[in-house]
Amino acid sequence: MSTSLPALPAFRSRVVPVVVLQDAAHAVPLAQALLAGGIDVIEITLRTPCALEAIAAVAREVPEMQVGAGTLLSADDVRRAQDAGARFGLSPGHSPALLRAVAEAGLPFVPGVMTPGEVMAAREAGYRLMKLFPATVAGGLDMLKALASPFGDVRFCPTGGVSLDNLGGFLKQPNVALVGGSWLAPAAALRAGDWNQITALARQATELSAG
Ligand SMILES: O=C(O)C(=O)C[C@H](O)[C@H](O)COP(=O)(O)O
Repeated sequence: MSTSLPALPAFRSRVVPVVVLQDAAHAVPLAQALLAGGIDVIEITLRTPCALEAIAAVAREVPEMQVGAGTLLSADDVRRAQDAGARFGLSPGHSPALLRAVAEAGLPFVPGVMTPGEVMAAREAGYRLMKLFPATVAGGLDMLKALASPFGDVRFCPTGGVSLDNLGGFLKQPNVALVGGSWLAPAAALRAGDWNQITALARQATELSAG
């Protein structure tokens, strides 16, 4: 198992909104608001009871949005996310059981890492794109630069502590493919149904990542 893992779906955005939804009815307007701001990928975390329903709604009703399931912690999570229609999965970490489940499911996947040993284990399983989590706690840009030397063929999606203030620096780092963050879908905006605010945040991130 090395380069035969299924590829992530194609998307344009280099910024992946990490969202925690309390109401499945928010999923479709949120996905549309992000798309209107130029973001065509979303990570819906399996941290709330409505997450699977939310993933299914986006997969069904907003096909141009590449919907991923986040916070996959167990084999069961992998199966349920895939059944709901997730096109890929992400996790804050990885374990042998999780990697086995993902391989069996044939689900494109981004494992989480925080140490060189974890990078090596994910690399041995064939992965070349990994979520660095929690990115700023792990050392941020300094950690990414340090990891670049021994792991020249690995690209990262730093997540955890990424914001508009440090986004540009992360995206300029050569071994950073994508960044993830929750700032694009604030809980208060979701509660209030303020989709315009979410489009504005998405547009701001899209512009920053282009420049
Ligand atoms: O749940 C997961 O799968 C995770 O990897 C954790 C999230 O990505 C971070 O909690 C987002 O961090 P902030 O952008 O700093 O809020």
